[in-house]
Amino acid sequence: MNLKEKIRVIPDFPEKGIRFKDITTLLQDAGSFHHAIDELADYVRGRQADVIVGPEARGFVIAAPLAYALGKGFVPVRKKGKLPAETVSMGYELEYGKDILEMHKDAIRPGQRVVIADDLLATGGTTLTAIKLVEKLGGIVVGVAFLIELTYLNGREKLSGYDVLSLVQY
Ligand SMILES: O=P(O)(O)OC[C@H]1O[C@H](OP(=O)(O)OP(=O)(O)O)[C@H](O)[C@@H]1O
Ligand SMILES: Nc1ncnc2[nH]cnc12
Repeated sequence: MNLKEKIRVIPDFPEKGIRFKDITTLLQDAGSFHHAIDELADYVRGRQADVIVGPEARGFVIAAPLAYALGKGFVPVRKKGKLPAETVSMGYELEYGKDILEMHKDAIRPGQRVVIADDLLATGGTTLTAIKLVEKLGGIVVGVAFLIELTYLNGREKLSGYDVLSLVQY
């Protein structure tokens, strides 16, 4: 199945010069969505993860069904001010703009094996921040899984030392 042909590329969104990879066209196609989650699930099984962590918002669309398919728990990473209980937080930069990410302090138990899943790897800023938050809580990041990787932004270099999988590359 060709997942790439289901992803729509929108030029100059959200700002000039960015070629935005729109996954809504893939998600609305039941077979492609199912196939993508199944492929990612095969990878995560091999990493023997206890829990799947996903960053807001598009990461939820990948990480939550992945966790469900594997019978594992799902833990959200959210932008500042959205999580109600006590959090750990960290600032980061991405392809366009910057923000602060947070996780609940009690979301990960020390020693738990964690896979971080997201729709897209660009600069790697989001994922590296999520990794640092998980590690702050004592989790062990055993893998990171993406639907899409923008290889021209070298995010994989930022994640050196971690096991990285992507299903579609640009
Ligand atoms: O590798 P990076 O340079 O960090 O970029 C990748 C991140 O950017 C996008 O999320 P975004 O922050 O745009 O938020 P959204 O999912 O809420 O649209 C995407 O879903 C990744 O999480
Ligand atoms: N080019 C891009 N397309 C879609 N999501 C992104 N997040 C960061 N860069 C992106």
